[in-house]
Amino acid sequence: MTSPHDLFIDGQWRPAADGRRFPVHDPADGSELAQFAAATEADCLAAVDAAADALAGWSATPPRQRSELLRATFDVLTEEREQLAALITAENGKAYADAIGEAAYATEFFRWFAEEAVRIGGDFRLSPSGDKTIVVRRDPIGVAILVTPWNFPAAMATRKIAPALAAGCSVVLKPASQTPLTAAYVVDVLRRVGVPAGVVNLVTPVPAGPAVSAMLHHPAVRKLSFTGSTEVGRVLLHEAADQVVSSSMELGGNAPFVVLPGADVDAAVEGAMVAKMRNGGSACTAANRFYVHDSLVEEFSTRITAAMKAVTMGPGADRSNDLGALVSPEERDKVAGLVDRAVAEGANLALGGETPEGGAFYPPTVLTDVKHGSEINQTEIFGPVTAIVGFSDVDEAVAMANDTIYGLISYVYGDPAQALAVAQRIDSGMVAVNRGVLSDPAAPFGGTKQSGLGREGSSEGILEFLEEKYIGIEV
Ligand SMILES: O=CCCC(=O)O
Repeated sequence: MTSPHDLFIDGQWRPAADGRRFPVHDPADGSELAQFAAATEADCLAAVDAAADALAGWSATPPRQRSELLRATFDVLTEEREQLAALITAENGKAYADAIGEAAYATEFFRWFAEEAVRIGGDFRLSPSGDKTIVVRRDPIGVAILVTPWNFPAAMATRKIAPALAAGCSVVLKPASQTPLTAAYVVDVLRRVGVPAGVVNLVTPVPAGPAVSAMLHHPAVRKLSFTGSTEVGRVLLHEAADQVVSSSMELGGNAPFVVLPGADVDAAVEGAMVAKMRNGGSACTAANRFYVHDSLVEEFSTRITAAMKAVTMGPGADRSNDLGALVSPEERDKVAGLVDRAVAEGANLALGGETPEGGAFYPPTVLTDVKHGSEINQTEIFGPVTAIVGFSDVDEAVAMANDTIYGLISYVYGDPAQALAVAQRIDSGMVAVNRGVLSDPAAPFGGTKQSGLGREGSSEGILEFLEEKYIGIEV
């Protein structure tokens, strides 16, 4: 389980210009895993310069060759998935089962986009007046800044790097400061398979804000792809506006999980456990608000409480644990504060709710009789907390599901025809019908409203890194 602890600029691992470093911790016990290079603003701008210098060569590299490098990355990461998973667990704290799942998910983006790299289309048509031939090419948009979060430190990086490289863009990756080791591992695999110097660069500025702003004001930068909170996304959109940098934003969620009258409660609880507990609840896709029809709410609450009670919590590296630590004591305290205030407002604590000693752990927790519109109902929890609200009619459930600034993902359980009808009325970029998980490199991931702009994965994902060029030819 090794990974570089330095910046990667122009094909070289190197320390920060001023030699500064910052600690990376294991959230399970607070021990220090590494001292990682803290990039200066000058390092970040040097990384953009390197990406700008590499752009022409990479964009002119035949798509088949780009594709083969992505495929080689897929092969190496598949071979080394256990090492990658161990690193994810060590610095993020998640359970090993979640980490190995993430390693497979992350790796798959390289295979998917290796296949897309050789399918970049365009258009060729006669103008309606017949005066010219319209040719539409799709060219790489240019240098891309990729800013990724700590909750899926491998998958959120590969979901951006793979389409960018497939499109012919060069990139500067800025991973979260809590989880740089996983990102460095992935970047080193790209180096090992032979991706040319300067095409992929990695910087870890601390604090990040001023350096990311400086990169977004570099004239060579044409693309920003960000995954993280809506709050930070909004700031980055303002920064990107100065140079009119194209921006893809995968932001926060507040996913409703609707259980319709007549739903199969066993299936709903099984799906709810996946939708809630995948990644220990630290996912933008995590079910956040459970709206359960009054006729089923008691049975659903009893069964999900039993299922949550059976979850074993402990260090993620111990493979017998289902639930690992949250990424930091600060994140744990945020979750605990939401639960404490919900209880103070009158929600019933059916399970959990007590912060254990030692490590950034928070136990599986169930709240019933939660009020729609309360703080916990309108905030992305990002932890293992199930907050249940009853409803009496389907129109009310749809209205409550839509009553949020977010629109990333929703879950609906019920008779398939009724569930599909409800899915069509919910305003979110993704809706899972009688399923607890949707994420798939082959499907378009993204949200409506303040959950984001653009789509990742699928054939749509590469379009975020391509720009159309119209060439008109005299007939
Ligand atoms: O947390 C955000 C991403 C989750 C996923 O890709 O499934």
